[in-house]
Amino acid sequence: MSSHNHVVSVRDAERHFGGLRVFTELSLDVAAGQCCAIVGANGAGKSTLLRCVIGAERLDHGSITVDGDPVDESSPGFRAAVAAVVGDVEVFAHLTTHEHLQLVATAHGVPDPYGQASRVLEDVGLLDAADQLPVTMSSGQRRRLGLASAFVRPRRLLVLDEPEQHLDVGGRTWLADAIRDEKRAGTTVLLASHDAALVDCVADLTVDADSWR
Ligand SMILES: Nc1ncnc2c1ncn2[C@@H]1O[C@H](COP(=O)(O)OP(=O)(O)OP(=O)(O)O)[C@@H](O)[C@H]1O
Repeated sequence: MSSHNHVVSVRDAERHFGGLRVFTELSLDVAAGQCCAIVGANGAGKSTLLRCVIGAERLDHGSITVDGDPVDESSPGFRAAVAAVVGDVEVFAHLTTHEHLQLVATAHGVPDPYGQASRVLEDVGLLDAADQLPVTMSSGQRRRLGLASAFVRPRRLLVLDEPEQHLDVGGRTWLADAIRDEKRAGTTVLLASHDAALVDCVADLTVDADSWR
């Protein structure tokens, strides 16, 4: 099938580090509004694949397209389409939570950055931390801020690497609801996770990274 019908298409992908072949001959398609979950043991290669999808790493062989175009993290169209929470969110030390989100919203041309930042802070349960600086936040709050940074901006594809990390029980329930809302809005979600309950709740397609080697 043509990669055109899919938001994400991975074709015959290979990535290796020296003699370590993380994956080879890997192909994968995810349609609009669908969630693909990558599961598997520590070191299986989940993050490596996600980093290749967002353009933070290059494949050694094969191709990845987003909306039919090759991954190019410096292209304005690609950056507008792809929101990622991979690793810790990078923030300015001197900006509050609310200011950080306003900055991201402004950079992505959101019409009412102040209002949008407030709405998303409420959605992710961070209103109480709106005026805090990053250094004063807990690890779970930082995780929520990372997710908020993706939710505050437009997106066609949401890439989440172990988004459940550091979240409390309420946070995990919220996360599952948020991913379901994303799908309903037509956003494609690519998720790496160790949380089987989350994957069960949200995934239309599950890929087992343990089978890559
Ligand atoms: N830059 C690198 N140089 C060398 N080896 C690397 C590099 N990045 C990743 N690896 C190796 O590639 C393999 C896959 O790592 P990756 O981080 O993708 O796994 P993962 O499935 O995301 O694991 P986890 O569940 O622990 O997050 C691991 O064996 C890792 O050590």
